[in-house]
Amino acid sequence: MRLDYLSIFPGYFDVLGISLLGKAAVNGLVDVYAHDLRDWTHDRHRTVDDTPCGGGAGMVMKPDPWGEAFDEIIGTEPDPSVHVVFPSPSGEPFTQSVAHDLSSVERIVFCCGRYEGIDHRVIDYARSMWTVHEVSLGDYVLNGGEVAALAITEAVVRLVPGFMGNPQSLAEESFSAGQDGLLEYPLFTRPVSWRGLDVPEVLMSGHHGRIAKWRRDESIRLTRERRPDLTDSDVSARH
Ligand SMILES: Nc1cc(-c2ccc3ccn(Cc4ccccn4)c3c2)[nH]n1
Repeated sequence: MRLDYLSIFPGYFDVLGISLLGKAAVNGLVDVYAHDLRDWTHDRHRTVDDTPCGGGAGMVMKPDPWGEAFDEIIGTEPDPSVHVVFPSPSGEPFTQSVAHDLSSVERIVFCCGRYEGIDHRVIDYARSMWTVHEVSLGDYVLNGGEVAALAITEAVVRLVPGFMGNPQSLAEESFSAGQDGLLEYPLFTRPVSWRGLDVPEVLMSGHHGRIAKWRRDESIRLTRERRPDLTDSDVSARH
């Protein structure tokens, strides 16, 4: 998997050389390339923004540098196998399902906007050439797309076959298909007693059936308490 990042702050992506992602890069599972959008400007101030047409606060990213960067980094021929991700507060929700879909593609290009956003024609052009995902991480506003791109990267790469040492752990976590859309149950490890707080006895019983029931009940309880949006009537009935 090749990952490209287009940003006026390419240094954000230096962290991708650390930890598991670093190992994945070393063993050739992922190839990471960060690019400075200003390398595709031609004025002495390396300008990437301008005032919004129609007025309004803030600045908008000019389309020209993006188009020239696309030509050099991706190419000038349409190729639906290339997935271009635009993090955006007005994007579709980024979910585990989207992460799963992206984990099997060969190439992802992250376009990290700043200011108030990117000239919309850049997204329209990208849609005419490649497979585009305009995605939001959640209902809050960041200062740019870089942090979102890092989060999306981690969610996607950890699902790439061969990346995680223990793929079974993927199957058991929140939002994975096996969890029926429920939140993960509380986790405990040794010591059994810590600062007057004990591990639930059932988890030390060795009774796998009771443990499985306790975990399911906890997942249902937590999901109902914290994420009623995840518990549709069918799920509630089933649980
Ligand atoms: N889930 C998300 C995604 C973002 C995001 C992604 C890309 C950009 C490019 C610029 N900004 C700042 C900005 C501020 C005000 C209105 C619009 N955008 C971004 C924010 N925030 N929250």
